[in-house]
Amino acid sequence: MSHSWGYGANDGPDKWADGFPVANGPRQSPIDIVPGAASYDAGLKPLRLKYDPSTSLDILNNGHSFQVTFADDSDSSTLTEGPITGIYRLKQFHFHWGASDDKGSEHTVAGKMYPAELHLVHWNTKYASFGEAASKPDGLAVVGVFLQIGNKNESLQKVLDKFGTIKAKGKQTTFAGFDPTALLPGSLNYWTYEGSLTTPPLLESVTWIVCKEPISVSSEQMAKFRSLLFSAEGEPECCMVNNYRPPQPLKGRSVRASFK
Ligand SMILES: CCCCNCC(=O)NCCc1ccc(S(N)(=O)=O)cc1
Ligand SMILES: [Zn+2]
Repeated sequence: MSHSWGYGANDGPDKWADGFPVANGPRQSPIDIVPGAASYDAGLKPLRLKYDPSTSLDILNNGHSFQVTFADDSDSSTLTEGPITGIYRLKQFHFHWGASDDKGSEHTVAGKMYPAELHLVHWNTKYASFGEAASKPDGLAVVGVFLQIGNKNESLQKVLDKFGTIKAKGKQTTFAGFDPTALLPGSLNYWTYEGSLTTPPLLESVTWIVCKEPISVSSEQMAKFRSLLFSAEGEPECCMVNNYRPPQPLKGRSVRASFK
């Protein structure tokens, strides 16, 4: 089991603890964010995201989501400030989404699910690589952005236009010159808490930074997300939908807000 997990009845989130016991650990993600219970921390700095579009490399269907991968051999695309210390490099971004517009995000806000959630994954340059950082309590920082149904998102469309070439698991194609700054909301007000990867290996190494303001996505664009496949070419087709883990127990953790 430990290397074949998914989101189905037989291999989904309720089964992950079989192969990954940390699934029941003290700092698992995602969580339900309750705004009234979050504590405003005046010491939290604004997020400082500096992305260089020339570091975007390719777009890949990895069988769980699709991801855009970045060159991370220099400090060209970084996250600094916010709740973190030091420099974290952008490694990749990916999404989680539902089979319908009423579900799909991993984090929820007072129980509200959004149709999708963007994750921008960064690793702490005090460590030698993403792989090494992923096993450290301060190794990763993921910026989460909710998507809500509204106007067509032209920046997102550039990503969706590549879906024809990465429909099946394992398909990959070049994706150069993309600036993920275009996927950020106008306000970078955020909640932050200590958590984990939301997929196996579920490592408890993530400082989560969840933006309060969502970005827009049209219903037609959401339908395009759902045209991707979990399955590889030659396998029975299985639509890539509901690739989200539900909220996990807070277990005494505090959630801080960067805004009043
Ligand atoms: C092929 C070798 C890969 C080694 N990769 C090993 C590994 O740790 N991968 C984890 C990748 C991952 C998973 C979940 C998130 S999320 N949803 O929490 O943002 C972010 C990143
Ligand atoms: Zn994710």
